[in-house]
Amino acid sequence: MTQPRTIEDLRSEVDQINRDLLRLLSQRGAVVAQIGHAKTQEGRPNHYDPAREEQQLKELEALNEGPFTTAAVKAIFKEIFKASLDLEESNDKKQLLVSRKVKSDDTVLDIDGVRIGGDAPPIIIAGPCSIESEEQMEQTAAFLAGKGIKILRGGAYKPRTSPYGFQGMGVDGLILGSRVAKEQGMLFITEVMDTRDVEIVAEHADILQVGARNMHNFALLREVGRARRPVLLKRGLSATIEEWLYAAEYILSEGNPEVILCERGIRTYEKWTRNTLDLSAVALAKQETHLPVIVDVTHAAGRRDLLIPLAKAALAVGADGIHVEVHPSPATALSDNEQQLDFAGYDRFIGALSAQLKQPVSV
Ligand SMILES: C=C(O[C@@H]1C=C(C(=O)O)C=C[C@H]1O)C(=O)O
Repeated sequence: MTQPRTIEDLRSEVDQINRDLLRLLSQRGAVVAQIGHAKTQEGRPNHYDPAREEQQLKELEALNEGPFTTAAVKAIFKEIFKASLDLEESNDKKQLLVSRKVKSDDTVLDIDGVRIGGDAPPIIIAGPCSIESEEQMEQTAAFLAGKGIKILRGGAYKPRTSPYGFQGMGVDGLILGSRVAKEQGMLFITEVMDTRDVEIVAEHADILQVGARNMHNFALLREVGRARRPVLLKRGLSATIEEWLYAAEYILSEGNPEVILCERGIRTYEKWTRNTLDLSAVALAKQETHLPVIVDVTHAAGRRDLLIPLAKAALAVGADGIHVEVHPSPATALSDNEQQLDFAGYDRFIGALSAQLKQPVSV
C-alpha cells in the first residue's frame, strides 16, 4: 500500500505548478503584447474586444472537467484578460507630450529674460482683475514694478457670469495693458476668450491666458497652440487633473511647448471659500508633467483673509509661482472686489512669503 503523500511533498508540487503557470502566463502576456501592437499598427481605436473574450470563455467552459466550477474558471480567465488588456494598453498608449515620460527634465520658460519653472525662483503674476482705466493700470504697474514684479496681469475680455456684467475694455484694454507693462519693463499677460481674438491678443500680450471657463474650449486651445506666445492654462472649474493635462496636450500638440499650468481651485460642496484649492493637483501636475505649475490664490479662495496661508501652502508643495489680483482700490473695482488686494495688503502678502520666494522650492 502506498503511503499518502505528505503536505510538504504536495506543496512542492504546487510550487512547481505555480512556476509553470507563471511561465505560461508570461508567455501569454508576450503574445498579447504583440496582438496589442498589431492593433495599434492597424489603427484600431479599441484594444478591448469583448467578442473575442466571450469566445475564449465559451471554449474554456466546454473544456472544463473540474474540479473548479465553470464560474470559477471564468472568473480567473476574466482577470487574465483584464491584466492582458492593461498590458496591451500601457505598452501601446500614445505618450503625451506633457508627460515626464516623454521629457524628464523640467520645462523652463524664458520670456524676455523672465524665467518660469524648474530651478527658477517662484514667479509672481500680479495685477487687477479687469483693466478699467489708464490711472488704475499706471498706478498698479508702477507699484508692482517698484516691488520687483515682472509680470503684470489685467483682463481686457472678461468672462462674466452675467451677460450684463462689465465685459472688459476689449482692444483698448489690450493696448493700455501692454503699453503700461512695457513702460515699467514688465511682461503683460491677459486672457483670450475667443478664437477670433487670438491674433490681436497675441500682438499685444507677452503671455496668453486661457481661463477656467474655456479650458474645455478645444478650438481655442488649438488656436493658442498655433500662436507663438506662451500660454497660461487655468484648470476648469470642475475639470479632473487628467482633463486639465489633456487640455494642455491640445496646445503642445499644435506645436506650442510653452505652457504654464495654473490651478485656481475647483468647485466642491464647500461654501465658505469660493472654490477649493486642490493642492494635490499641483503636486501631481509637477510629478506627471514637465510643465511649470502656478497657483491662482485669488480665485481659489475668493476671500482675502486666506491668501497668505494658501500661497505658502502652494509654494510648499512645489508651485513655480503665484497669481494674485491687486487693485489700487478694490472696493470700487468693476469685478472681483471681494478678493483683490490693495497695495498695503499686497505688501503684507508678499512680506509673508518672502522666505519661500527667495529660492526655488522643490517638492
Ligand atoms: C489579446 C487581445 O486583446 C484583449 C485581451 C484578450 C485576451 O487576453 O485574451 C482578449 C480580447 C481583448 O480584450 C485580443 O484581442 O486578442
